[in-house]
Amino acid sequence: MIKNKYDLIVIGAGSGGLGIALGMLEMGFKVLMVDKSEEKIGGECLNTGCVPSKALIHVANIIHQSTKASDFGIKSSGAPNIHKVKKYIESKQNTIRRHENVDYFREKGLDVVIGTAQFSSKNSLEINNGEYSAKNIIIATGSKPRQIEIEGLKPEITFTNESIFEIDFIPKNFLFIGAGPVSMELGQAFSRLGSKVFIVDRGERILKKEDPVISEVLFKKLEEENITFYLNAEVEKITNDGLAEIKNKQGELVRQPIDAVFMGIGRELNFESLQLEKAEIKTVDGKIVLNNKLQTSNKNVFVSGDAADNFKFSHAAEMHNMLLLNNFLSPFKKKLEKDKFPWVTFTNPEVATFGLGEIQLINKSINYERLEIDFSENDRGTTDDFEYGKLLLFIEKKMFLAGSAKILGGSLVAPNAGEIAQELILVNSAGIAIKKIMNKTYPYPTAADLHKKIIRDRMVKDLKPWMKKVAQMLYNI
Ligand SMILES: Cc1cc2nc3c(=O)[nH]c(=O)nc-3n(C[C@H](O)[C@H](O)[C@H](O)COP(=O)(O)OP(=O)(O)OC[C@H]3O[C@@H](n4cnc5c(N)ncnc54)[C@H](O)[C@@H]3O)c2cc1C
Ligand SMILES: NC(=O)c1ccc[n+]([C@@H]2O[C@H](COP(=O)([O-])OP(=O)(O)OC[C@H]3O[C@@H](n4cnc5c(N)ncnc54)[C@H](O)[C@@H]3O)[C@@H](O)[C@H]2O)c1
Repeated sequence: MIKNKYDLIVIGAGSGGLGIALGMLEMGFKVLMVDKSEEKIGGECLNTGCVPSKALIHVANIIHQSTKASDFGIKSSGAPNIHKVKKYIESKQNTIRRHENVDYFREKGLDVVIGTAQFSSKNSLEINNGEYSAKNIIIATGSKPRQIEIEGLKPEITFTNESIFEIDFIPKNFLFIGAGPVSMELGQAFSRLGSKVFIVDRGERILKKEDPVISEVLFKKLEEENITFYLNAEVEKITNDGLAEIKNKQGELVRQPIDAVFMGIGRELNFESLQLEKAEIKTVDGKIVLNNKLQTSNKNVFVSGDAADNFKFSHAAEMHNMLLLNNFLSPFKKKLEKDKFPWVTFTNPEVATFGLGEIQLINKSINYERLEIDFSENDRGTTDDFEYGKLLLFIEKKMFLAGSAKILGGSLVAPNAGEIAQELILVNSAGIAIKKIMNKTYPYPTAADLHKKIIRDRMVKDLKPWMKKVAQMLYNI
């Protein structure tokens, strides 16, 4: 057995592994990255997550827009060709693979081993019968889709995000289980490709991590697009004649014909193959015990990405990697900051959320004010037909007119909400006071102008009669 000594070994070449491996390489360290196969390089995001889903959504939106053109006298005809849709998705993945592949990384000086890693001691791993050791090791092994067994459900018509981008037909009746971001994005996309989509969730509303007023706006838009929801419900079984039996909490039963079933019911961690006990890494209920610096009970082993089990997003992995890089290289150690985290659900309209939500604010006993405004108060919302959109902000409860209050969190539901929200995300993460928004001139007509309007409207409410009198006196001098 050969012993290879590294400064850092990273297990997993997804969003969690790539950033830290390349960051440390750039700083001149000897780094090894391991993944199970060459096809897995780029991880879930590139292969079965963010990239193919966003490419699919792009195609579905074009098809949807083409149907809208008939309102203005242009008629489109024909049915989407799934093979052409898949070709588009693959071409976009291949473009990104140009800078996410084994040869590219090796040329850059990164050592890459293809194989399954398992710990053999506190600072070493066994991969393909070889032994590799390092000062520090990062576990970036991701997560996988949770699945449940349903009586009568045939595997050949059951999909998760790991298989859906290989589908070679557009299901006529497509049942989605779970109403989280995965099913919302993919359910709407398939509906726009022509499937009749049914979504079943055992909870009482869609996107349960969002504020109810925000998820309600999306819910109504999706219902308008002919997506059928069964909430507070579960799929009991699939009958021999291909009907899904869906039962709600009141015991009412509905039977729906189905041609395909998608499971978007959350994620699972699986560390079994890693043999964590050999490295003295503690777990509780299948999760790795971590401190606020993403460090395990073995002080030389850290976790990044979905495996850390806090936020499961590609940019959460980036946040983890920034923290790890800082803490490896700087004497000023940082802790994981969860209170300013943003995310976007790429439905149409999109949902963008950042910072603290109302439940967190209450739990933290923070004095806040809740402000809401609709895009009917924004001229771009009117010209571009999204007056139904909504902006929700949580702002420090302070004297508004002073302008020193800070935005603690918020949410937006509107087309392109992910882009519109960027300045709010900056204001929140950098702790910028609301007067900076008031002092900014927003080009007309932009959707982000609503950020200024919501604050201005609230400031005006604080105007006292004596203030108006002083203003009038000054004017008349
Ligand atoms: C449909 C869908 C859409 C999504 N869209 C978005 C989005 O738009 N924006 C966003 O921010 N997030 C999105 N996400 C979430 C995002 O994809 C994940 O949070 C992210 O990819 C996780 O990265 P990771 O590196 O932690 O894990 P992964 O990308 O899963 O990488 C883990 C890697 O570790 C390897 N591995 C595991 N065990 C071993 C071992 N023992 N030895 C060697 N290698 C091993 C695996 O092969 C894998 O390549 C989406 C997820 C889904 C399912
Ligand atoms: N745009 C993005 O950034 C994006 C997109 C997709 C996924 N993601 C990431 O992936 C993660 C996983 O997403 P997800 O949608 O799979 O999970 P989720 O946990 O967010 O939602 C799962 C839903 O399934 C429901 N559910 C669970 N078991 C059920 C059952 N037996 N019957 C009916 N309903 C059931 C739950 O009530 C919940 O509403 C997200 O939390 C997010 O971090 C991000």
